[in-house]
Amino acid sequence: MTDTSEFHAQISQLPPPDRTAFLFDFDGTLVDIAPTPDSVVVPDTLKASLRALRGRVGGALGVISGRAIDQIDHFLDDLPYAVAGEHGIAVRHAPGAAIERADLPVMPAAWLEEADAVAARVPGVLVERKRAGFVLHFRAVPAKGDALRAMAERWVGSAPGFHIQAAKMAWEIRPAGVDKGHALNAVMASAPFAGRLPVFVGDDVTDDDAIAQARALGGVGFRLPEDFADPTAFRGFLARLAASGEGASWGV
Ligand SMILES: O=P(O)(O)OC[C@H]1O[C@H](O[C@H]2O[C@H](CO)[C@@H](O)[C@H](O)[C@H]2O)[C@H](O)[C@@H](O)[C@@H]1O
Repeated sequence: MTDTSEFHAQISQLPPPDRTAFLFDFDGTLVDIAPTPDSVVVPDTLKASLRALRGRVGGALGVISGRAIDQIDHFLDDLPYAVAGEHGIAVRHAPGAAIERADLPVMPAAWLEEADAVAARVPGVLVERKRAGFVLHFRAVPAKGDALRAMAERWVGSAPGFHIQAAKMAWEIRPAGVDKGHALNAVMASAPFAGRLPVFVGDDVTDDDAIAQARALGGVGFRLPEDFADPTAFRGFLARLAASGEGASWGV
């Protein structure tokens, strides 16, 4: 939990509730990093905070994640109004709406086949599939990180239009051209986000594009661990914010 002066310094940077749109990264921001993608835990207290905050900002609360949208649905159900997945390649503007996908090059199938073969051979290497690409996870075998990176560099060096997204103990191979800054812009263009100021919070290199874009639009970008020590601290902030002030004020 942030102390009172830090909390007030943070909320004093926020636009008033009727002008705020919240957009949050998922892994490492809303939830703690876990040994595998499937094993993250979403505390009930976080769900309660997100529900309350979504009400305070007229529904304008979304998630911008590297994960596929169905993964965010699995963990958060319909709590976020809008969800952008795969680092902005897929965007769903409202619960139940169609998913818009960026028109990007299709990845050579041979790359995924080679990745699967490596994962079958090397215990601890995990391949996470997404529609436009895949992630090579090595959290369970950190010593394999360099070799996996070299393999991924060989792939992307052989075909233009793809790049390696550095992640936490993982390399993601995906089409280039869309990032979380594009995702933030896309979400902010529709109701109930349009006309509000984005407050984006993230923790990783992929989030820096959205932080920069939130600031470029006149909003706020916070980053972990610089602004919140870890997801526990950030969840504490959200819980306190949800309970703070009323109507047109956050309580400052
Ligand atoms: O943009 P995010 O919502 O932060 O998603 C980024 C990636 O997060 C996931 O991987 C990371 O978190 C896992 C669970 O804590 C962890 O096991 C893994 O080592 C991390 O790299 C997710 O699996 C990826 O698809 C996301 O791109």
